[in-house]
This record gives sequence, C-alpha cells and structure tokens, in this order.
Amino acid sequence: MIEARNLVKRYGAKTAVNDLSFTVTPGHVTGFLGPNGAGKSTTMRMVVGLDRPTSGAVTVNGKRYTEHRTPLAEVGTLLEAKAVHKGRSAHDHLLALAQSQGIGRKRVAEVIDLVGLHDVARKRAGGFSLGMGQRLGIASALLGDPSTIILDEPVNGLDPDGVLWIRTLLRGLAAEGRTVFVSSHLMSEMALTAEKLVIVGRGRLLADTTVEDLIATATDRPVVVRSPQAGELGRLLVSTGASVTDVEVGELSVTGTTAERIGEVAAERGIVLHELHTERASLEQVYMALTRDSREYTTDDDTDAADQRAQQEQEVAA
Ligand SMILES: Nc1ncnc2c1ncn2[C@@H]1O[C@H](COP(=O)(O)OP(=O)(O)OP(=O)(O)O)[C@@H](O)[C@H]1O
Repeated sequence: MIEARNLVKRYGAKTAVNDLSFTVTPGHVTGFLGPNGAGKSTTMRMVVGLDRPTSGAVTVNGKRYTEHRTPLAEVGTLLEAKAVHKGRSAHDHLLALAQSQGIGRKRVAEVIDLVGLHDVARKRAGGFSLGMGQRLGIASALLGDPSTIILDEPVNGLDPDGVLWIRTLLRGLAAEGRTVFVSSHLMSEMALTAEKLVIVGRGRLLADTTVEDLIATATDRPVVVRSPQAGELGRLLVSTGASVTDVEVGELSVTGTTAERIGEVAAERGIVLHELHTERASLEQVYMALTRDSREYTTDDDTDAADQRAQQEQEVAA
C-alpha cells in the first residue's frame, strides 16, 4: 500500500509535484498517468526515497521507504534504465544485488526463470536487447519478493510480445495481493492492464479512480445505428437536432441524442433497425479530455481535437 499525503516537490522555481494525495491499494494494478512533465517520475522517486519531498509525505506499508529495514523486501522498483555493469552477466548482476541485500542464490534463479531470462542468464548484459534489459530490470525489482512493485514506463520500446508479457506479469503479481503501481503513456495498454488509475497534470491530482468509472464519465459517446433505411432515419435525426455521420452504407454514427431516443424515432416512423448501440469511450479519449489543459507540449491538432471533444461534451451536457 502506498499513501501519499500533500506531497510537494519544488526544484527552484519549478513545482514538479503540487499537493498530491493518493492511495495505491493492493490486489490490482494501478496505472499512473499524466502528460510529459506531469510529475510522475518525481513522485515515484519520492516514494522510494530517491528524492526528498519539499513538504508532505509518502509511505509504503505505513512507513517511509528509508525507515524499512529491508527495503527491497517491501518495494521493488524499475525506475529509469537500471545501472547494469555491461560486462557482467544477468546472473552475476542479480547475484551481486541479492548479496548486498542478504537475499539467497535460490531467489536469483527463481527471478531469472520468472522473467524468462534463463537461456541468456550467463551472457553479458551489455549485449542485451531492450526487451531483455527490461526483463532484467524487472528481475531486479522482484528479487526481494516485494509486496509493492513500482515500475516507471515498463513497456517503453517493447515489441508486442514483450508488452503482452509485462501485462500478464503485472496482473499476476496484483492477483497475488501485491500493490502494483505502474506509469505509462500507452493508454490502450493501460486500459488492458490497470484496474485503477491515478492521473496527474502539472503536478496536481486530476483523478484517482477506476478505469471503468473514468470511462463512464465520457459524455459524448456516439450511438451506432444500422438500418436498411439509414438515409431516411439520418434525415429525421438531424431534424431533431442530432449530428449524424455516415459511417458506411446503411450505418450511421449519431451524437447529440441517445440510443433510446433513436429507437423511439425509428419506431414512430416504422423504420427497421438492424443494430443500435452506444459506443464505449476509450480510455485515451477520456484521458485526452481530462489532461487537455495540463499538457506541456500541445500541437494545434491536439488542441483542436480536444477542443472539439470538450465542446461536444458541453453541448450534450446542456
Ligand atoms: N532534477 C530536476 N531539476 C529541475 N527540474 C526537474 C527535475 N526533475 C524533474 N524536473 C521537472 O519537474 C517536472 C516533472 O518532471 P517528471 O520527470 O517528474 O515528469 P513525468 O510526469 O515523469 O514526465 P515524463 O512523462 O515526460 O517522464 C518537469 O517539468 C521536469 O522538467
């Protein structure tokens, strides 16, 4: 369990983390999201005592990281690329780390198997691919069999196999009752991996919620309608104030009204429907709307698209 209370971190005039409070609970993967420069890495560094908060506090299992007698047994981390002695084998790297923490050889063999590095464990880590390096970093994080795991962008640059492997591993670790806190910029991946989310923007908390609840807040979800009389139905819906886009022949995407209302309009005019459903919003859409004002680097296209979405939301909400 990670508990951050009123965390603040300033670097000179720059406030990287601003009065941030959140709790990361065991038993599920919690995604840590936010635009570039939002303060995610700084927060993670404060959790594990690599940075001191300017004010506020963060504890892991009720204690500050540095107060734990065997920190590796409490918290495993993969922060920026691990410093690995390039001439050393993966096995020797892990063994040196284990010995420095009073962890036995048996556990080294276990984590090597767990991350699938068995075949290359005796090879120089300097020759490892990005994916193998990530696996080694994760093996280091798991060495102390920690109840809390903190990973900063673990899927960065991995191929689809590696991404799937990390997703399965993280969900498995969470299912064992561990606290898993993981940052990422890949929303589609987070939607598949995480159950809960902490979202920050410009150092402040924007949301502390579940993926499901966050997606349910999306208000501009289009309704998809398939009908052999799509043209007639589309004209009718436009006359009631809805916005209608032809997706393909016989299929419409409708905003500004509800599936219920479309069904009623169709029934009143005896129009046959073959399909009627409200599209599920993607995590990415909701995230983009939520973080619109917090992005450090925003292209005009981004702003336009986000503005359009926000405007649609307001129209529907009105
Ligand atoms: N050591 C430092 N000195 C000065 N400013 C810093 C330092 N570390 C971070 N910052 C600034 O604090 C802000 C938060 O940075 P941080 O790396 O925590 O963000 P992030 O959310 O992890 O970003 P990204 O997604 O790009 O990795 C940024 O504006 C960054 O430039």
